[in-house]
Amino acid sequence: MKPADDGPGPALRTERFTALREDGLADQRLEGWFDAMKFGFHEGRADPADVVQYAESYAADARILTAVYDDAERPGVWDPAIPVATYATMVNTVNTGGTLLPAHLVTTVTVRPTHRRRGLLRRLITEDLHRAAEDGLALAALVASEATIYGRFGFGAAAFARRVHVDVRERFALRPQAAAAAGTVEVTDPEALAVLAPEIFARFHARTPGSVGRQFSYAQMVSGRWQQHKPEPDRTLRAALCYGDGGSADGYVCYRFAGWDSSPRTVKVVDLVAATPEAYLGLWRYLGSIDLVERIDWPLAPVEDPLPWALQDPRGYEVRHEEDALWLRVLDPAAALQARSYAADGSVTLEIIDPLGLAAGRWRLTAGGGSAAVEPLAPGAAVDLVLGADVLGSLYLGGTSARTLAAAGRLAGEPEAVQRLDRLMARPVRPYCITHF
Ligand SMILES: CC(=O)SCCNC(=O)CCNC(=O)[C@H](O)C(C)(C)COP(=O)(O)OP(=O)(O)OC[C@H]1O[C@@H](n2cnc3c(N)ncnc32)[C@H](O)[C@@H]1OP(=O)(O)O
Repeated sequence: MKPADDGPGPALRTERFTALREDGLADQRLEGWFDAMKFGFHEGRADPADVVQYAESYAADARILTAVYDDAERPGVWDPAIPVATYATMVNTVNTGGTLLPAHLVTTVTVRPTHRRRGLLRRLITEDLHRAAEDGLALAALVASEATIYGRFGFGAAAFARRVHVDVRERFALRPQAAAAAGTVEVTDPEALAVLAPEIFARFHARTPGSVGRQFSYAQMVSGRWQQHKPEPDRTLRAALCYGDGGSADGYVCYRFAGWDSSPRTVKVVDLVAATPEAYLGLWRYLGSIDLVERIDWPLAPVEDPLPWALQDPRGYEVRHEEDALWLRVLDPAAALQARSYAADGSVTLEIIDPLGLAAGRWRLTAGGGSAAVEPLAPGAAVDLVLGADVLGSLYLGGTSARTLAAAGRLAGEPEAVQRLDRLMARPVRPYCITHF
């Protein structure tokens, strides 16, 4: 791809490219792009030897990379081939609780400290979201480094997860009914997960509203082929598989010991994916049976976790904190709202305020028989509720209720209309996302 356009400063130049060129070789801009991205996230410098593997992984994801270069000439300045801003996107599916909807995933956004707060991110994301909408994508998604950045661009926190510490000393035991239901676990060579993890995840993804499809590197990391920040084998990783009655692999966990100096002695879960409730219980029974360990630390437990209800002593399950795991941005309200399911029949009219213009307008949502039709209304039409695009993102998966958002002053309308919207959008389970992208 050719340079897209000039940046806001006179010497800024923006380029979009893919990781692999048409001839199959890594794009020569990728190494600098990695260096900039790693600088932005406070990681060590990129090793040029790694770039080929990352290029193949990014190509498998069909990522589009954006780089902003500062061409101003100053003696001794860091290599001008290293961009001052990075940005990347790829398409993967979000389980909307109705379908697996292709969504525009935004990732690896960095702006160099010397160039921050000049509107670089604003320009990149505004142009990019318009392009994604023109490409016909109804939803954009990201995982946010800070909760204060993306609301202004129409993203709302849509799914949450908990960091939990589970005490696995003698007090850890499943209740008899849970123990009877739990699947059988066997230790595995993590390498087996290179093939099995994507299969198990696909089943989890299909049954879990809020889940986002995973990028190529996940299978590399959970199988120990790659370390988190380097495409080299990770020999500290351990793994176990859980089997269903018919012998199918229904869940896996990979984890590492935090070291003999950890106090209490801790195992950190790297990834835990269960395609069935029985596999979830089986994996936890296994984690609770690892000797010489006192605590399991897992940062991505579901908000509605069956585990404490399955434990003899639920006070051994400690919630350390709860945090947004997924942010959503509706690009096309009609397409997005028609792509989810509805709990009740009825109708509500909405005005969506969107400074970026993408979702702005007035809409009637009419739900019936589990699905909905969404039609645009005339600009001056009376509406029941007024909300921002970011609020729509938070409501979309049912992770937060309209009642809560109205109480926070984020949604305006009569209480009866707020209740009506909640009745339509209600979900039996909270959305859950264990994909970090
Ligand atoms: C999906 C992801 O990749 S999440 C990772 C995001 N990246 C990081 O956290 C890495 C470290 N931070 C950075 O690289 C940069 O500070 C960025 C990317 C967060 C922001 O880039 P900038 O170019 O400085 O943002 P820009 O100048 O376009 O600011 C746009 C608006 O966002 C606001 N803003 C930007 N960053 C922040 C922040 N961290 N907290 C609060 N507000 C912010 C600005 O004040 C501005 O507000 P306004 O236009 O409404 O007045």
